Amino acid sequence: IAMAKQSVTLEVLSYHASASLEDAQRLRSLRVPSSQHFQLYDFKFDDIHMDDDDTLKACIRMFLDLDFIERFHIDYEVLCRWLLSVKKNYRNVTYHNWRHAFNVAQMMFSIITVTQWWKIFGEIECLALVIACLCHDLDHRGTNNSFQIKASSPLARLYSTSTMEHHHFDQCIMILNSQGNQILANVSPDEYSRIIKVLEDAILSTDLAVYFRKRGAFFNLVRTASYNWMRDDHRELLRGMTMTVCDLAAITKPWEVEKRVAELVSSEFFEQGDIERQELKITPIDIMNREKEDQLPLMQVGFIDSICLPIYESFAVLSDKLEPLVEGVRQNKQHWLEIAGLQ
Ligand SMILES: CCCOc1ccc(S(=O)(=O)N2CCN(C)CC2)cc1-c1nc(CC)cc(=O)[nH]1
Ligand SMILES: [Zn+2]
Repeated sequence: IAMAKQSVTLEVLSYHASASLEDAQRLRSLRVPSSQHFQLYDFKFDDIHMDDDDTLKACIRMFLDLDFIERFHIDYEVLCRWLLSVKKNYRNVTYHNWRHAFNVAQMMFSIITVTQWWKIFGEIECLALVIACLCHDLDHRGTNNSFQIKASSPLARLYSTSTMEHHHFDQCIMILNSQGNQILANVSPDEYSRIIKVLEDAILSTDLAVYFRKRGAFFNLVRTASYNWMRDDHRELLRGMTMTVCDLAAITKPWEVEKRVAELVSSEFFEQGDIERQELKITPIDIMNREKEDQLPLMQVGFIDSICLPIYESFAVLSDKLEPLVEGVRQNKQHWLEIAGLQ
């Protein structure tokens, strides 16, 4: 088994691309506009009009405004190279690409700033959360965990649970350890191990199976107002739920954004369904079955009711600054109901 693991590990994990020095020096020379210019504090943020350079400059702006560069003595050119390497290790898939990761990071930035939860998490945990958002879907192939098992992909042989999320974390660590990309080179060993532990937990929390398993405890804490953010276990729960809130945040956006993103999500699902039908010779589940495309609006309503509303309502109870998020989910539910002909 160990040998098999070893060979699979090398075969699967050895691939990663580091950005070139020239690219990093070019990015380093660019001027970085303000958060105001990028509207990075806005829950309605939309990246559609940004080019790739803009997204990278916006990431640098987030690191600057959260004071990460000073506090963790991050070498500026190394930060540029690390961002380029992270972006380079997202594949050109329909939904789970760099733009998704970038949007998740912007939502994290706006939530921790607008709610002032950066005071609850502290700098170490905030840095880990922002890195986690940018890296949480690294090297995604546009197929989900159950596909890895069905296709007995090398990744499924490595990780039997949260298969993709373990791979995303591995890729994140590999880039952080790569020559010229070591943005954590100047933190103390204690801070480094703390950042990595929070980082792993945050990335693994983006598996919806983990969200389902842990959300009951979280809802109880919020409902009974018995949370104590000085407790590590309560804060860990809040970090994991915040990752889910950021990962699914397209559902909170203005209808034009949600409609566009849902189109990308369903296209990627249907692409997986096509592979399952053609190569695995199995009938895909409804959400991945092109032949059931007409059920999509109703599926979105189910997604909103069972997965989204509970967590965004709970977050609006925690901080009234987050009410615009649950408001956005309610409005999008109306739109999906109208399209389904039920409103
Ligand atoms: C838009 C195309 C249809 O999209 C969906 C269809 C059904 C469900 S579901 O809640 O029933 N459920 C989720 C858990 N799976 C294991 C089983 C299926 C969710 C989505 C959906 N997911 C995301 C997150 C990637 C984003 C998004 O916008 N919509
Ligand atoms: Zn994601």
